[in-house]
Amino acid sequence: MAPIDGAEVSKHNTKKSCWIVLESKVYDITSFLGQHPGGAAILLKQAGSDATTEFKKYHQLEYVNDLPARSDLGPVDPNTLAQLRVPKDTEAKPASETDSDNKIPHVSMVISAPDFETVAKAVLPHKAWIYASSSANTGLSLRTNLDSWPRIQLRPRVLRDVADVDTRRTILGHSSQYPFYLSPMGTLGVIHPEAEPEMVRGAVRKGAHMVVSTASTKSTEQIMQSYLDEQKRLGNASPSKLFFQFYMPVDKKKGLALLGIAKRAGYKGLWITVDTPVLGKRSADRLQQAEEALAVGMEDSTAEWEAGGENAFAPAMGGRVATGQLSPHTTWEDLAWLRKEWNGPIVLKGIQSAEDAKLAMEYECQGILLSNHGGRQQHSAPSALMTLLEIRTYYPEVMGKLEIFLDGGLRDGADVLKALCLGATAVGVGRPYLYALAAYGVQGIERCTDILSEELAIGMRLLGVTSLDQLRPEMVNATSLLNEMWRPEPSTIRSRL
Ligand code: HEM
Ligand SMILES: Cc1cc2nc3c(=O)[nH]c(=O)nc-3n(C[C@H](O)[C@H](O)[C@H](O)COP(=O)(O)O)c2cc1C
Repeated sequence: MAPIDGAEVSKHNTKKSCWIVLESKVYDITSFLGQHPGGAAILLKQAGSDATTEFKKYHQLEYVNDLPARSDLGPVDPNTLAQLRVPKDTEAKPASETDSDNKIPHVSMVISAPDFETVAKAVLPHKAWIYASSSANTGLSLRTNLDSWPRIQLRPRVLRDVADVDTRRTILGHSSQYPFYLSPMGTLGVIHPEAEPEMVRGAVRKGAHMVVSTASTKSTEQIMQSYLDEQKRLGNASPSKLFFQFYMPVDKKKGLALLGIAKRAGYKGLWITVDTPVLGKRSADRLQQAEEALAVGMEDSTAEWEAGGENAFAPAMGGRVATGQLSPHTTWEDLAWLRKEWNGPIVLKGIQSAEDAKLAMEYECQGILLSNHGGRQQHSAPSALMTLLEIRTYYPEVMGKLEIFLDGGLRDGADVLKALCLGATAVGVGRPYLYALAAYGVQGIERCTDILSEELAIGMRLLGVTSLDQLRPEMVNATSLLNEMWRPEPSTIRSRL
């Protein structure tokens, strides 16, 4: 094929004829505009230009194989690149309106985990900020998460020798320096150019475990490679381990293939996300996408938002319905074949009731993660602490039988103690790490870990314990949450009697 002139490519910049350049090749994506799960607007913005840099923030190059047949028009003439269209960068402006350079404090000035959020807002492009910070519907579930931790108080004991404290915890058989780990979060390529590997490097340096998302920007193998490289650099001295978070796709064959990749790559456990049969309503993302569509003269395809259809897409960048990414059909019975394919431990991520915790025990899972997905899925969902209290009250036999993890809204290392007093194994931390990555890259991940770990160690000393196995339920006052805990309606109790 003869090379195509950049000036020619630049002319195809409308929805009637839309060409883009990816890795020096020209693609006609006109017929794909309406099918793109990320929406037509983001593609139209790149029309007539070299979209490689933007594309790589979201996708691996193999994605071009999914384009309709004959989309590949041939190579672009390398001498004419200067004539390609240059898209208006509507995203350059950080989410906060201020000059970000003057706003970024030295990393040592970040004293508490929530400080990362302020810096991230100053540095992230508006769209990436929306993706990271958004939550479902009116934001109620997110607020419930944040509000739940302060509602439990610690009951310190004094005059105990607390000079030496040990914060280590074993998670699914693997010792970690801390009773907290890095939660799985998708599409980190829009948060930091090095994406997930940058986060992994920080986790390894600090000896923390991390759960890697199915919806990662980099491939499952690339992420494991970054882990192995960092371990090698440190003489394999870090106790850090990687686990794999799994979204069940509609196509079982695709699911099996992904499991095989994760297994061969050496991930230590499978965290199956079960709170996402359909995508939650991400209000802020929708607004942002509607604005983006209007900016390129479209009224956006609202039909794409219908929930509960055959296929839903994993909550990557704002999440739109896409073919087959996430199965609404999955049931407890699917655990049988998943278990056959995965011989390591299985954790169900997104348990929100005591009844489902008990079912997970009966289906012989190794762990459950009490979570409402950082408030991004169900509107008016319970906090993880509330679900933990329910389990303790109605099915106490689950405690000690399964490893129990919590996540959502944890912003202070000392709060981890509350969950552990009530029988949790460990707590997941999401957005604080994501914001730390956005603001400072690997240094941020290290700093965030140090902050949480120091708060945890101080909290232990002030509580009067020197190791995590000394934590007991009577060391917390959970009365406020217990008063609001779900109770069966009286008629149900009578009918049982
Ligand atoms: C040209 C071939 C492309 C193909 C085949 C493609 C395919 C896809 C697919 C399958 C998804 C669903 C999520 C996933 O699997 O990651 C997606 C989402 C997305 N794509 Fe593309 N894409 C292409 C180009 C681009 C380009 C050039 C950009 C940016 C300039 C882009 C930005 C996005 C974004 C932001 C999402 C997230 C959508 C959301 O969750 O709302 N894509 N794309
Ligand atoms: C930007 C973002 C992306 C996420 N992506 C995923 C994902 O791909 N898979 C998943 O199981 N959970 C995902 N989650 C949920 C987190 O794993 C975790 O449950 C939640 O962030 C914990 O709440 P926190 O952010 O308040 O700590 C995501 C959360 C955020 C904020």
